Amino acid sequence: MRTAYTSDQIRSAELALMARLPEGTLMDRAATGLAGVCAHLLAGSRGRVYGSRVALLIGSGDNGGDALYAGARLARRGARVEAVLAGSRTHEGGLAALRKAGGRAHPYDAARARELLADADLVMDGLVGIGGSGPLREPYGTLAELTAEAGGLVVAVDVPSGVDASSGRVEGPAVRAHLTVTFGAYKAGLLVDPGATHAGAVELVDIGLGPFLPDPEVAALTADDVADLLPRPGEESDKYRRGVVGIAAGSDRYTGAAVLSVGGAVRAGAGMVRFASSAEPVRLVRARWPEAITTVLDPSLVLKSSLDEVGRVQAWVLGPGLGTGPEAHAVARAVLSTGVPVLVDADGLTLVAKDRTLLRRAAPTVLTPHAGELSRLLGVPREHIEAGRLDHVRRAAAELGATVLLKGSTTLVAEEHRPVRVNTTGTPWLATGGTGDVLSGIAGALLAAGLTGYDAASCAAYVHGLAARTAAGGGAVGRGQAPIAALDVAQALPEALRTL
Ligand SMILES: NC(=O)C1=CN([C@@H]2O[C@H](COP(=O)(O)OP(=O)(O)OC[C@H]3O[C@@H](n4cnc5c(N)ncnc54)[C@H](OP(=O)(O)O)[C@@H]3O)[C@@H](O)[C@H]2O)[C@@H](O)CC1
Ligand SMILES: [K+]
Repeated sequence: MRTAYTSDQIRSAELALMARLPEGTLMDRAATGLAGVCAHLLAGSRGRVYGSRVALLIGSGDNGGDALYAGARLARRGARVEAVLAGSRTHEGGLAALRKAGGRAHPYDAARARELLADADLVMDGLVGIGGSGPLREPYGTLAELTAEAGGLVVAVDVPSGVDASSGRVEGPAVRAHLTVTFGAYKAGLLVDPGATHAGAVELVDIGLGPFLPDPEVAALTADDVADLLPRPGEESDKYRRGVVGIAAGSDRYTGAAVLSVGGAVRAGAGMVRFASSAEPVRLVRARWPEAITTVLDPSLVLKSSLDEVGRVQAWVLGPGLGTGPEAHAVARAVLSTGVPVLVDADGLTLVAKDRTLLRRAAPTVLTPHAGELSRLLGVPREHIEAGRLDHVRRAAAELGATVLLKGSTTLVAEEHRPVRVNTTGTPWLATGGTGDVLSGIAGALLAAGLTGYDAASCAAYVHGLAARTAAGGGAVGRGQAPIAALDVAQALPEALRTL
């Protein structure tokens, strides 16, 4: 499990550790690690550190201090290091070290800074770290924007300046780094978008904080964690013990969502899928997934909240393509009044946004909105959700009394009193119609197998992202990967699951 923390959590751990060590030890550890990573990058891109050009962007705090000491180390190895001093003051020890090692420092000047950045093989962003708050003030904002024009690699020190270390919020100009070298522990804002995108790859330098860290604010499952959590059939298993998932999805108007959701459940290893809907989606699901047991719902029974005709299920998926009219509302009420876990997606979310009483239930509920759907659920503008995904997913879980999986470039799973789980798999190609329906089926199958809402949602997100990468092909988005369709993701599930 990769764990991540807020700035306050990191600060208190640092204080506890610092009290046991001679002054300057932690900064020395941080700067040594940072210089090592930068030297490695320069050796990779230029063949050697000697003679390379390094530009340092230096703010007034210890983040600038780290960059100055690291710059001094690179200067001692023959790099031409030049620092732009942008703060009202500068870390004295760091500046003296840089000068002593032969590096140079200049007060901020926009034209000169632009030239330095354009010429540098590597730019180190030491403007602000965990001490930053609010949008970057000038001249930091301009410098952050100039890094976009930098000719070489951009390395953020601890946190990309302009990214809120605790939440990943970005409220103005912010550095977009190729790599962030972070100290002691991951900051939550490095794993959550938009911060995660600005951070690029993240490399952790151990400075000995481990024993002093509290429970994390954010966590990311690794492949091993997911492999341990995923249900596997034993000798005794039969289809009922492996989990029967009911899927109430699709309508005569929207049929595809039903086929995709059932596909996700079948391929994710449900013991059995019971599909309940109107005639047309039932016909299509039967044609595509003969494994599913189907029921054409009798509207008069549904109105009485009866799903008896469907048979027993251990968990329900409600909503993809369901529609939002009175009949869909009756189906939602019937499903949500059962005593089993229910995953609510798509149209199901629109229905519960209009009628929150549907969520008053004792059994676990998992909601899987994207930012637009969460905006309707919370009555908060979508842009606010996008800018503060971590805060809003946490708030939704508390306010709605449910496990909430917020879809997006980094998918988050929140449940009250638990760290928010951030998903690390996926590919930008996943942003295509119908992939969410496949995810609902995967999560439903895992819920039916007995995983908690929190584990089912986070494992489903992981497996779904892995299958998408498998379907898109190896390599990076620009090279090696191809566009995918939602059904490809469902079809790639077995291959992805075999690797876990
Ligand atoms: N503690 C430790 O043990 C270790 C800490 N380490 C390192 O220290 C870093 C934290 O250092 P820190 O506390 O000095 O804060 P830091 O991030 O440099 O910036 C604070 C200053 O920035 C400014 N500022 C703030 N917001 C701003 C804005 N929006 N726009 C513009 N300016 C803004 C504000 O300055 P002012 O405006 O007052 O001039 C404020 O005083 C940490 O990230 C890690 O790199 C490592 O060495 C390992 C050991
Ligand atoms: K920084």
